[in-house]
Amino acid sequence: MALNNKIAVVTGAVMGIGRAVTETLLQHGAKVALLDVNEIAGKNLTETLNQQHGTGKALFLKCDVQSEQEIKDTFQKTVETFGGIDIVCNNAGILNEETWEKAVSTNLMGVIRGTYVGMEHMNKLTGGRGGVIINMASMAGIGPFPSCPVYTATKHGVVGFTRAMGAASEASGYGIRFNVICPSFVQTDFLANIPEKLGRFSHLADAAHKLVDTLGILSVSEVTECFLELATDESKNGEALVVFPKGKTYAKFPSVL
Ligand SMILES: NC(=O)C1=CN([C@@H]2O[C@H](COP(=O)(O)OP(=O)(O)OC[C@H]3O[C@@H](n4cnc5c(N)ncnc54)[C@H](O)[C@@H]3O)[C@@H](O)[C@H]2O)C=CC1
Ligand SMILES: CC/C=C\C[C@H](O)/C=C/C=C\C=C\C=C\C(=O)[C@@H](O)C/C=C\CCC(=O)O
Repeated sequence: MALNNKIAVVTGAVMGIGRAVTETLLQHGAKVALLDVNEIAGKNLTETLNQQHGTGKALFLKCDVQSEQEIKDTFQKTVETFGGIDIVCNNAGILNEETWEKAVSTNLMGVIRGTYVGMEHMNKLTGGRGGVIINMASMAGIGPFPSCPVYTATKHGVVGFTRAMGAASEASGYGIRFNVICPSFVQTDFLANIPEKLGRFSHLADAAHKLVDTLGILSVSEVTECFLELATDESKNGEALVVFPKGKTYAKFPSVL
C-alpha cells in the first residue's frame, strides 16, 4: 500500500516514537491527525509540520486514549477534515507500575478503543475503504520483564489482541490488516526516571538498567522502518515485528492446534 495521499491517525503523536511515525507518514505524502494529551506541544508541533509539509497536512486533536468518547470525537473530526481514515497507529503508552490501572487503561484498553473506533470508519463491510492498523507493543509483549509486570501484561495483551484481530479480519473480510511492533529500548523520554515508574518493583531498576546496557538502545528511525514495512507490505497481517539493535525479526509463536 502506497502512503501518498493516505489519511492516518497516530495516538501519542507528539513525542518520541509517535512523533517519528507522524513525521515518516508526512514525508511519504500522507495526511496525519496527531492525537495526544499534550495540547501545547501538540499545537506547536503541528504548526511546524504544516510549515514543513504543506498547510493542512497535519491536524492536532487533543485526545486521552483512556476516553472512548474522546477517541470517537477525534476520529470523527479526522474523517470530517480529511475525508476518511486509511491508517491507524495506536502508539500511546506509559510505564507506571504504581498507577497500574491507568497503565492498563492507556496501554491495552487505549489500543482496543482505538482499534474498534478505527474499524467503524475503515471496515469495508460497513462502507469503509480498508487499510492497516499498527499497534505499538514492546519486547515486553513477548517475554516477561520482571521489573514491570503490569506493563508486561499490557504489552502481551496488545500482541495477542492484534494477532487475533488480524485473524478475525481475514476470516470476516474487513479489508483491514492488523500488525504490531515490539521494540526493545528506544531513545525517548519514556526511558527517563525508570526507578520512579516501577513502583513496588523499584528494587529491580538496576536489573532493568543492565538489560538496557546489554541490549543497547534503538533510535526512533529504526522503529519507523518497521512501521513502514508493516504499513506498505500488503502481505503482512497478524504479524508481530520484533526490533532490537541487532536487527528485526518476525516473532514465531507456538501453535496450540
Ligand atoms: N521508549 C521505549 O524504550 C519503548 C517504548 N515502547 C512503546 O512505544 C510507545 C511510545 O513510547 P515513547 O514514544 O517512547 O514514549 P514517550 O513518553 O516519549 O511519548 C509518549 C507520547 O504519548 C502521549 N500520551 C501518553 N499518555 C497518553 C494518553 N493517555 N492519551 C494520548 N496520548 C498519551 C504523551 O503525551 C507522549 O506524547 C508506548 O506505547 C511505549 O510503551 C515500546 C518499546 C520501547
Ligand atoms: C523498565 C521498562 C522500560 C522500558 C520498556 C520498554 O517497552 C522496553 C522494553 C525493552 C525490552 C524488553 C525486554 C523484555 C525482557 C524479556 O523478555 C525477559 O524475559 C528478559 C529476562 C530478564 C530481564 C532482566 C531483568 O529485568 O531482570
